[in-house]
Amino acid sequence: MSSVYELLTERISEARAHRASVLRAPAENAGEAYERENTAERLAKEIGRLESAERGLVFGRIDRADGMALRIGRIGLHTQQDDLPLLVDWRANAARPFYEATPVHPMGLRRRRHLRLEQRTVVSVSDELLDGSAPTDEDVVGDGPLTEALSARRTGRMHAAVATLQAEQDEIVRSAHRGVTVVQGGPGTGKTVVALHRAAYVLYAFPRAAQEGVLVVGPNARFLDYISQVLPSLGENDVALATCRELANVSTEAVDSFETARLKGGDDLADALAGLLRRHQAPAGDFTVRVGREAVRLPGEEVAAARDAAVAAAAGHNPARRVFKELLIDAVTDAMRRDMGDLLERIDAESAMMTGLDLDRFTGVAQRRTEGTPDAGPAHEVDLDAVRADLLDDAGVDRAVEVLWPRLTPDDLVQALLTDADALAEHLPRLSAQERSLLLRGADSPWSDADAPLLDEAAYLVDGPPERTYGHVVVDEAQELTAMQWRMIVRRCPARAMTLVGDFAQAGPVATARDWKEALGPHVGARFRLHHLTVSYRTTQEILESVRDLLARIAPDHRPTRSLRSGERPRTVTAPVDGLAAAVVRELGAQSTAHPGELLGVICADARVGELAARGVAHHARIVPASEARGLEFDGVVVMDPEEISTARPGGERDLYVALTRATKRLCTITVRP
Ligand SMILES: Nc1ncnc2c1ncn2[C@@H]1O[C@H](COP(=O)(O)OP(=O)(O)OP(=O)(O)O)[C@@H](O)[C@H]1O
Repeated sequence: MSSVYELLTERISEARAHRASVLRAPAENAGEAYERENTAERLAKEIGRLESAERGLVFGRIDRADGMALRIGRIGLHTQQDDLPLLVDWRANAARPFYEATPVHPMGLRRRRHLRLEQRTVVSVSDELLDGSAPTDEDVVGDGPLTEALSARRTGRMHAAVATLQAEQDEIVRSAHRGVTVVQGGPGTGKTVVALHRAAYVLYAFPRAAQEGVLVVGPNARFLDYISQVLPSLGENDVALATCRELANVSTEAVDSFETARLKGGDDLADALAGLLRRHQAPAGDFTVRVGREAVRLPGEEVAAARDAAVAAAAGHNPARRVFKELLIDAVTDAMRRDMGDLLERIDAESAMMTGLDLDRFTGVAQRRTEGTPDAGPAHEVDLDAVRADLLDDAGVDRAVEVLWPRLTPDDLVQALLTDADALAEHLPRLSAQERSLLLRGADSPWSDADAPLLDEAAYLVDGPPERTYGHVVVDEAQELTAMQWRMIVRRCPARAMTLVGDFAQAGPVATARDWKEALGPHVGARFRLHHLTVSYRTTQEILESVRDLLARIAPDHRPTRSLRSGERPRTVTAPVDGLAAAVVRELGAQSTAHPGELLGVICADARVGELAARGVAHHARIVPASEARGLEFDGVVVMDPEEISTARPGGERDLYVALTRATKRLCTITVRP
């Protein structure tokens, strides 16, 4: 092991020395200074990558039947002298048998070894013999590392599962499919694990996507915090983690009712915003502008033609406005040219009559267009290019254009829809009057999370596609997304290369789709690969059995998940309605005494959080409102008043299903005593 760590240390010091010398080197000019900054930044990232791989650097080894052995680790390390790497990156093809070999298909392996390191010392070893040979003194066949990983205490932060990825998970992580990969699986089947390891694999195996960046989208800040360590511990510090609100870059203070949030999530809002915007794009009428002493008028058809061409030529209302203005000015100068032509023809005819000469023979049309300002001299001396340039800068023209095609901000557009009952009625005819009244807002109200995708849609309509896009996008808890949120995510992934994981049985009340087809149809049709995960690594068999009836009610067509683990049977404690919080405190006290050091969570209806906090529950456990429990896990979970959770908001039974499946060891439910 020491040779691997020595090489890592050497690589880190080399990179540090290189960076220091780059920073010391004088830059002759701005170009060189820029180059120097870039190199220094790249080296800083490389140092970060090497340093963060240090913990648990090596976790596996495979011994082939022919005697060749490879060590598997978080990153790859090579020496210059040796052909074989000292350490193989877990994502490399050579590491594949570590994850995929089974006694039935040993893939040429004799032995698979799992190692656990603390600091730089091996603290446990566990071997599996795959070719049917008998163990020798060198083999340590014992309890599997998966069992060890699963029974470890939870810390409140997710850890990488790189050493113990299971075959059905690994197949998805390592898939060569570059389009849309969808993973459906029950609670605790490792969807988040797969999503994050997939992100790391994409960075390693698809350089183009890596260059364009990888984005991981999660449902809320609590969840992002929970998963935030995983990718850095795999040596990947460059993945962007964000919620939809953060992507839209909107600060939100208001909270919508679930009904309102759900309505705002429907994609007819996108049509409504687009329809309303068209009202601000030269809807009708002609255009008149003063050029010098003359007024030039363009008829409605010409204005409409300029509008259609502008919309086709530029993405976004404001960029298209520039094109529209230029096209209008072109049309104005064309009209002037035509008028001038008529005038000159009249002059030609009159002078020919008077003098018997053909003026064209002397001057030629081109020569008539000599230098001159629009309002100086007779029309045949006007330089139309100069007129055009002047008109582009002319404040009067801009004012006239502004009437037909006003500059807008995304806020203007959303406000124009949501603060105006008539606009709502006109553009959302399919909603009932009562539904529309839920959408109506005051002009000064703060924005809500459900407004963020509307503002993002409006930004797209008004200013064009987002500047920052990604080569691959990973979405966790994807069942939660509304149609409007899907639109904003897909906009950020022009290549449509995505990994989407979720469980529709756990969908919250705001989700607008019932299954993957409905969610993805508008964006990729049926072009996605669906995988199922079937084994739960969190929830015990006893807990899964206790929620079986609930699952059959909320998602009759979902296959039940099986668990690798068994544990205590879930318990129910009853208490009088005004004694529920006290019962929670007692239960937590008992659990923390009996199992010191374990991570406990209390999940309650959102409205109860304050009451539990006031009783000091946070000393023993994390208090989690049911609406934010998705994706989280604890050693022990106390669910307070399941009835209240399941009736607190629409689809509350799914919230309850989420709450009841968060424990790795112990579940206690506190219910009202009848
Ligand atoms: N291959 C594995 N090795 C070790 N631990 C694993 C493995 N797969 C999953 N786990 C553990 O099982 C737990 C559940 O995994 P994860 O959170 O990814 O499941 P999930 O399907 O996303 O759950 P949910 O549906 O509740 O969001 C986590 O603690 C995770 O670390």
